[in-house]
Amino acid sequence: MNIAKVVVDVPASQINRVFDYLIPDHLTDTIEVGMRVIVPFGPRTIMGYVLALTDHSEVEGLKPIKSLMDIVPILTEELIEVGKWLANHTMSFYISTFQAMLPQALKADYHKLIHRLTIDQLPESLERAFAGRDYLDFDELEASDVPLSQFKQSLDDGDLEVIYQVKRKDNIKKQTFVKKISSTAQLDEYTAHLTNQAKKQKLMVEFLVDLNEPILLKTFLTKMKTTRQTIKPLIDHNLITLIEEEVYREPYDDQAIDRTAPLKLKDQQAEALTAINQSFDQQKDDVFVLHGVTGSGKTEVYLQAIAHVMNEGKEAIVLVPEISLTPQMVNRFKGRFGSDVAVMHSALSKGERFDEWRKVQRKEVKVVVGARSAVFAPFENLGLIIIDEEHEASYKQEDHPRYHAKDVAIQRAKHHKCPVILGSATPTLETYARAKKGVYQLLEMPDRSNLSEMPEIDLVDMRDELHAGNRTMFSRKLIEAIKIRLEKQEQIVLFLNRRGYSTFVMCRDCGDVIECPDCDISLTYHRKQNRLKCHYCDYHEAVPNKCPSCESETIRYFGTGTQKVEESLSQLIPEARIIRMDVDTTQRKGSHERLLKQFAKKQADILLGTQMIAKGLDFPDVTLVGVLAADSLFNLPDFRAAERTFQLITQVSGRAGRHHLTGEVIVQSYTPDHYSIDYARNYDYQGFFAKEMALRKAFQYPPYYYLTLITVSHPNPNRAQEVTRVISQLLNKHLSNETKILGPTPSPIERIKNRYRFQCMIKYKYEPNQHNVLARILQYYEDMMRKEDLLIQIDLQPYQLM
Ligand SMILES: Nc1ncnc2c1ncn2[C@@H]1O[C@H](COP(=O)(O)OP(=O)(O)OP(=O)(O)O)[C@@H](O)[C@H]1O
Ligand SMILES: [Zn+2]
Ligand SMILES: [Zn+2]
Repeated sequence: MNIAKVVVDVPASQINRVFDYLIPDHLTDTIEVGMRVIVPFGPRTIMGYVLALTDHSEVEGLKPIKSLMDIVPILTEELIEVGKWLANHTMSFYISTFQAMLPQALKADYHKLIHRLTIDQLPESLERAFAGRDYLDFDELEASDVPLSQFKQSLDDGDLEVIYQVKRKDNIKKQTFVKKISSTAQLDEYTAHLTNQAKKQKLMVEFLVDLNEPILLKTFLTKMKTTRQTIKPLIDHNLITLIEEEVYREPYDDQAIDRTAPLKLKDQQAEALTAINQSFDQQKDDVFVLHGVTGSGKTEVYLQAIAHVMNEGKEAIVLVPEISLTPQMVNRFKGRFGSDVAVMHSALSKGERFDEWRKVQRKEVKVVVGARSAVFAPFENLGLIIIDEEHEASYKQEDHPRYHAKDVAIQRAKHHKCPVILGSATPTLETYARAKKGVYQLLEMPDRSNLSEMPEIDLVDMRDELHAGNRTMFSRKLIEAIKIRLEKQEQIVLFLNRRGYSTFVMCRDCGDVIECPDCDISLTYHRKQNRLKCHYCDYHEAVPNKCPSCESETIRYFGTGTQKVEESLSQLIPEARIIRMDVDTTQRKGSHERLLKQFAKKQADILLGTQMIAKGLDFPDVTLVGVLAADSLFNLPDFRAAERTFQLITQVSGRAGRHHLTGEVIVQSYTPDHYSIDYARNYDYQGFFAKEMALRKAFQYPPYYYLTLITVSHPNPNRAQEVTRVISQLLNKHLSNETKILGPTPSPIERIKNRYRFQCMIKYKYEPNQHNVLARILQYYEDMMRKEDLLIQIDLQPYQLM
């Protein structure tokens, strides 16, 4: 094989295919499918992935590969197939898809350098820029006063050349170790020649006698209370040597985590486990929907299913939503399987993530627990894929490639002939409908594992509060309940849904709301920095003293941000110790963990937060959960609003009374009659499912219909609208008659970063032609997208309709 088929690192549709390269002789024995290579591409040098090796090519005059970036493949053959499928399935570029499958650290960095080829005098400005050096950074040249024409002339004259460098980012951490290379006899002899003053030397030798494995130099020096200087004689006498060894950046201290043994399963758990194990044993690619109420012990089923798979020498992937990947969750898996577990999520540093990924690649672990992208863990003997809280929207990636982890999991399971578990107390309608139809296998766990009742959910109509003169955001009932918990020294979780409600600034005289100048969205007030910020772009400004439109000084803050809730709560109940968890208090690495630990240690009474606290938390002393504004999702343009509200109330309620103490939930709402709140309150998933399915059918939404959202954006609103109109027409013409095309309409957020946005939506039941038609449309607009800053985004199965 002397030809490699390579996908190169240029995300553009004309380049979205494989290119053939010659394999130079010195690489023929080492090159393998799935490795990264450095190749010439036009005038540049770029990174690429080898997808196949072959003997002949249709193309003449092939260029050779410059070098290899890997010594072992980083993409398995299976993942290459998954990548190709995924790129087609989501209409993304191959290169973007492969990069999404790998850790950040494996991306390439590019550098452009100018190399001086002549020793003769260059034009003056160039001489000044080079300042006696042979190489010059291209950035430096651009910042200098060298005229572009001058630079081009010197290039043409052959006095300069441009060099493209590919830099790797995957730096492997190395550390220095002390290694003993002498026998005890040799050590003894050395001590015999020491003077009495050489106490440190004697001490070190004593230590070395018992040393069997290399020890970290740093540890050695600390132990011996000495410096690097004093070990020099030992090295000079060939008693020890210093070696550099590769080490992992370990984000978790496995030793510090208590190991757990499997629990004796309750009947409902045992039944579920048997079905899953059987499917695994028979090498079936079944998809199980594990529908278990909060606290039913789903995690224990996962753990024992994984143990079964590991016993047969196979591997498992567990996906959990980013925000619930708390130390508590990690400990449950590490507690059972110790260092057989790698953890992958975005709170880890790039280096840590790379190291966790390498543990998988080197087959040093059997289990991966991670957020969405962990579904691509490069295991080769997969036996099980678990998606916990499968209803979470974060399993869908919102930029290229716009994939859903569930689809990838099912695709990989087909290849490995292994089962998938989709676990949730509130499965999505799509998932549950498939389970009812028998496409997926349904496993029900209706009881809590401690057999306690689900906590009582009380509804408070906030309109009544207002009528009774209570203008705070806390009902009298909730305040009363909080005070009782404080007396009993029990804990409280307060949940505020932040999407939909936030603090904006409004003028009381003219009603003007201060908006982002670049996006059609109001600015959010951030107390700590005393600034107004845009949540869609980086814009921020100081809080004005006067209304920008009428100059009145009656500027006020509205809405209920978590900061404001915290303040008014402190006023109402000054003795309460509150921990607030939201994007502001959890930005720094580790702060999420720290806050939860404080709460676990009962250093606070109330945990107040956003989505972040809705899932996965398990604190024995939490007996009261409050939902401050249950309906805040309804004012979003989203057909899933009712479903999300139902999920949220159910999940949050699940945090109360999980252990021996009974729990209570208080839900405050301005629309307490809404069916989603009513069903959630009665823990009636089946009732909600039936009602919501009927509505989805009537309004032609998933799971009865599929959706595709096309968003067009352009600096000029007319242009954006016009393109959307043409696209709608094309779709109408080329798709089947049963398919509906809605739009063009302005997007719910009409402008982001000064780009105007229009959308059209395809609603269809069966449309085998859709991919082709969309691909042709993209092709048609390709030139315009490049030349005039036009952007067309296609989202198959959209979750964010904004
Ligand atoms: N068979 C069992 N025997 C005793 N205790 C159990 C058993 N199974 C689970 N538990 C305990 O019950 C509690 C709830 O279990 P777990 O957290 O696994 O539930 P879950 O279904 O994952 O809940 P959620 O959806 O709320 O996250 C845990 O404290 C767990 O240790
Ligand atoms: Zn903005
Ligand atoms: Zn005003």
